[in-house]
Amino acid sequence: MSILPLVALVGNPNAGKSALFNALTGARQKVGNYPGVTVERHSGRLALDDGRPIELVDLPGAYSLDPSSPDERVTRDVMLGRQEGERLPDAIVVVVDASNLDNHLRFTLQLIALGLPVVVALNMIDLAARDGLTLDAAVLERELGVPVVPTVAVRKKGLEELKARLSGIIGSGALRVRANHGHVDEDIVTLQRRARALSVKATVAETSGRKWTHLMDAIALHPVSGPILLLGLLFLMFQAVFAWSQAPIGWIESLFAALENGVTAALPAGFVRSFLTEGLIAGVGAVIVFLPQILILFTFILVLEATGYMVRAAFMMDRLMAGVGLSGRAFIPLLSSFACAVPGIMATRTIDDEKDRLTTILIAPLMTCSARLPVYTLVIGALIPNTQVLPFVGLQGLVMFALYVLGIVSAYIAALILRRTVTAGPSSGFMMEMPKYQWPRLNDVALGLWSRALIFLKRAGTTIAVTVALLWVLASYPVAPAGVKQSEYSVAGRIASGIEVIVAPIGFNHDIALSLLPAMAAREAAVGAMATVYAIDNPEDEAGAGKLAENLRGRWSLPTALAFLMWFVFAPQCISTIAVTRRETNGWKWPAFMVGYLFALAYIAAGATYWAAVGLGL
Ligand SMILES: Nc1nc2c(ncn2[C@@H]2O[C@H](COP(=O)(O)OP(=O)(O)OP(=O)(O)O)[C@@H](O)[C@H]2O)c(=O)[nH]1
Ligand SMILES: [Mg+2]
Repeated sequence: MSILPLVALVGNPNAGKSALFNALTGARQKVGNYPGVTVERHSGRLALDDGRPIELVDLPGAYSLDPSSPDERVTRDVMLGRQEGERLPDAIVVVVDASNLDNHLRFTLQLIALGLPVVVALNMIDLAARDGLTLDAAVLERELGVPVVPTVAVRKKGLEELKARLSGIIGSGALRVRANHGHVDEDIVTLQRRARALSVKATVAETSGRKWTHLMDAIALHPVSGPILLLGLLFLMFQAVFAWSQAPIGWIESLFAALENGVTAALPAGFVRSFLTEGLIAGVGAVIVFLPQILILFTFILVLEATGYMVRAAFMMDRLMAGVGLSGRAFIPLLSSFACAVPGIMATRTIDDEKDRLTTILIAPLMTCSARLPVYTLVIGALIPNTQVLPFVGLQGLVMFALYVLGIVSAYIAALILRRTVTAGPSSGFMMEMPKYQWPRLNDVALGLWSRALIFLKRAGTTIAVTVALLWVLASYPVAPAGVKQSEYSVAGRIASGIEVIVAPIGFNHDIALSLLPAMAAREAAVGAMATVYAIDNPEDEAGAGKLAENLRGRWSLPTALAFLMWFVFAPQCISTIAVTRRETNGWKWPAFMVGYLFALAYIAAGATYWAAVGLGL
């Protein structure tokens, strides 16, 4: 028996390859296995329109030639003639979903560049028509330079033409020229842009929703306007966090001041009253005033997600990510880490490659989580002058933005180094479908905000309240004799003096040393801790961030404040993050490594900043 010409069905998942395979081969199918992997091999026979028999294989769906799963690896290896148990196909049928053309053409372009004879099956045209989309296959054929046949696999439409076009390209005797070895020299954003341009050309009519999506992507994915838009959005977000939050912060402050006055009036002076006012109300209140800023931050993240823009941002970031050996898939976990590293680290489960995933986990704490926001805001608000640098650009917002950027840049460098040392390995590909843009649903955003607010308030009411209360007791006793500061004489003060020995060389004062331990429970507890300590030192003060900032201005120098901010960019001060890392990596090795390298970074960065600032005479 002679060997039949081999034709492979390739395409994105759910394009309809198997449906087409079944329609073409009917009952003449065989299921086997590729050697060494658990990927099934489906093959079958059929006769072309001229009667010539061929063998057809149905390959696993893939998003690109950079595999990120064993299935995708088989598909890539078959395409390159490297798969054990399969010969290089004599031709391929690229199956694309007509209603999702931009996404599917990306892979098609990669496949055509391989140089094998290709026929494109423009499948699911029935669904496209239902969506109000009319495509011109002839235009696509001209632009791609390969035959394009409209099909509806499930209704066996277009099969005869598909077979006719196949026989036209198989065994014509011409030598096959392999263009290259699997890589189109183009990154994913460029490919996406070309795919989009093609699909726009081939589109005769479409609904206004699709038109809008194309128009907006022309801007959002443009090589110049795309990054500018992304940076602009991020910048707007941080300015908003400062500018829009002032009024509600004022309301919360007055609420807590009123609460404190009420308790002071209702209770006689003594342990209980001091505990409630100086301990709980001062400490918890100092954290809760940041609720408006956290909600503004989340509003931005939720709205960008709901509109479909986030995936575009991931696409834009993929090139940057690939530069350090991470996949674009790492973008979503890292982005979630801006809210909190715990869900971010859990979201890395979508990354198949172990080394990729581990690297993402190790750098996730460098993304500025919302718990750092209270600390940044307090210190920036107290010690960075509120001057206008440019119209609409304040210095405070700029410093905040710089801290976020610093976290991102450090994560980038850390990944670069980790991927060449402890987590070295080949990098995997990127998969993601581009959704349509849509208006965010107000209900969904409101619901998301509500649950974030509850989580934050619950933290303030439990972890932070307990930490602050404990600190109050430790900071209140033993009572200092006249002339000695309570914050230094107390048990907490003495522990802090011990810590101060280690952190004094990097410019930290006694207040900071005291706040570092409660900050391990939750970063924002550092703020609550300071509020409590200052309240104990100055019992006549009213509660509120205003007073706290005033105290900071009196007790901290600018170099100390800058060093403290640097510390918070890097220090792994969060027990929950360490715990979730242990769970996700099954052991103590990686969390220990993470804590070690981040504390070392924090210490060096804070020290360098302090001494540089002192040297500059700030
Ligand atoms: N309406 C319509 N549905 C189709 C068409 N082709 C396939 N489908 C349906 O689309 C779904 C996915 O089709 P499959 O053939 O399993 O897709 P696949 O490309 O083999 O997907 P993977 O094996 O996951 O890569 C199935 O529910 C099919 O019935 C089509 O032309 N029109
Ligand atoms: Mg299939």
